[in-house]
Formats: sequence, C-alpha cells, structure tokens
Amino acid sequence: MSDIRIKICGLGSETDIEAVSRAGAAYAGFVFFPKSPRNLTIPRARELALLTPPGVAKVALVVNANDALLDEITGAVPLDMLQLHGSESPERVQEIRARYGLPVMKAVGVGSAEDLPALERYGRVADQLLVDAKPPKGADLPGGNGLAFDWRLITGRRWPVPWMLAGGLTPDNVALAVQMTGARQVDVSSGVESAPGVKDAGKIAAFAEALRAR
Ligand SMILES: O=C(O)c1ccccc1N[C@@H]1O[C@H](COP(=O)(O)O)[C@@H](O)[C@H]1O
Repeated sequence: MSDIRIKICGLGSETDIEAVSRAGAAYAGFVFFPKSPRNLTIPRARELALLTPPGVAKVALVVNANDALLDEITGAVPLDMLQLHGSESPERVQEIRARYGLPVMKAVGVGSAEDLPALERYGRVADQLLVDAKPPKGADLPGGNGLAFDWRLITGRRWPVPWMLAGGLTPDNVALAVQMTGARQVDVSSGVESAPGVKDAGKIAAFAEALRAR
C-alpha cells in the first residue's frame, strides 16, 4: 500500500467498491449532483455505502446543497465526511459542520494565483481542503472534468488542515503531481474511467500502483 492516501470519487457499482477496496484507497466518494454522470440516488448510495468495507471513509459530494437535501442524505447513507464542491461560503461550511457533526472537506478551484487566498480562508473553517482545478467558464460541472491545473502554483504551499490534490489526475501523471505539490492525499474521478461515469477497475489498480511504485 502507498503512503499517499487515495480517494476514488464517483463510484456507482458493487464492482467499483471492490476495486477501491483492492486498491487500498482510504476514501470512497459518492456524488449527489444531478448534472453529473456519476450522480446517485440516495437509496443506491446507501446500498453502496453499506457494502464499503470498514477503513474506507465514505464521502458524500454535494454542490450548494440545502439543509433539506443534506438531511435526506445524512439520514439515509452512513457517511464519514461531507465534500462541499460548490460555492458554499465559509459561514455555510461552519453551519454544515455544526449541523451534521461530520468532518467537512471544502473544494476550492485553482486556475491562477488569485485563487489561492480562498484556500487560506477555507482552511480556517473546514476540516480538510480539496485543491482542485477551476472548471472552465460555462462548464456544467464544478469538478469532475478531468482537467488539471498548473501544479507549480501550489508547490511548497501548506495549509493548517489536511488537504487533497484533485483535478485531471491519472495513473500516468499522479506520481509527478505528488512530487511537484507535496500532496499526501489525492482524489481522482475521470482519470480512472473508461467513459464518463463508468469506473475502470484496471485503471483504479494502475492509479494505486503508480503511487506505490514512485
Ligand atoms: O465527479 C463529478 O461528477 C463531480 C461533480 C461535481 C463536482 C465535483 C465532481 N468531482 C470531483 O472533481 C474532482 C476532480 O475530478 P477529476 O478527477 O478531474 O474528474 C474530484 O475531487 C472529484 O471528487
């Protein structure tokens, strides 16, 4: 197993859960965002979460979710973390942490140096940060687009809470991404798929192996 903690996001089947478990991933991500090809119904997410082995943290990814949706998700699906991937304010992050009693990871899109101060702000209120590529203007999805950002922007940067690197990671580039950024945790979705929303067990294994072998 690698010393880097892996999150595989956008799981949709029993086979995906098995692949994540075999790869030794630390986190399994379930998407609740209707525009995403990885979107799950709440009952389906519950089934998959119940199959997820202990030791793999179950993360619900939401985008600007209101309390009604979060109540429904957290009431039905056994979870270890909430991932906020929209434009939630720092105040909203604090509110969600307090209301649900779950650790909150806030995603921040990085496209240029101007985006970096947001990481400092959210680092004061979230339990973890997810440093992701900024989506292209007009994109349907605020993440999960398979696009990387210029990793040199965060070389040597550190924040007061644990953080994950995301955005366009693949089995071919993840070792370099870790080397350039110093990330100790990585998150991947598109880069381990054979088509949008379809996870590929071979690519999941290759992703983990690329980190082990570096
Ligand atoms: O995966 C999705 O469909 C998604 C939808 C809405 C917001 C975020 C989403 N995914 C997250 O985006 C990053 C990067 O994904 P990729 O590897 O570039 O495809 C990752 O954190 C996913 O959790």
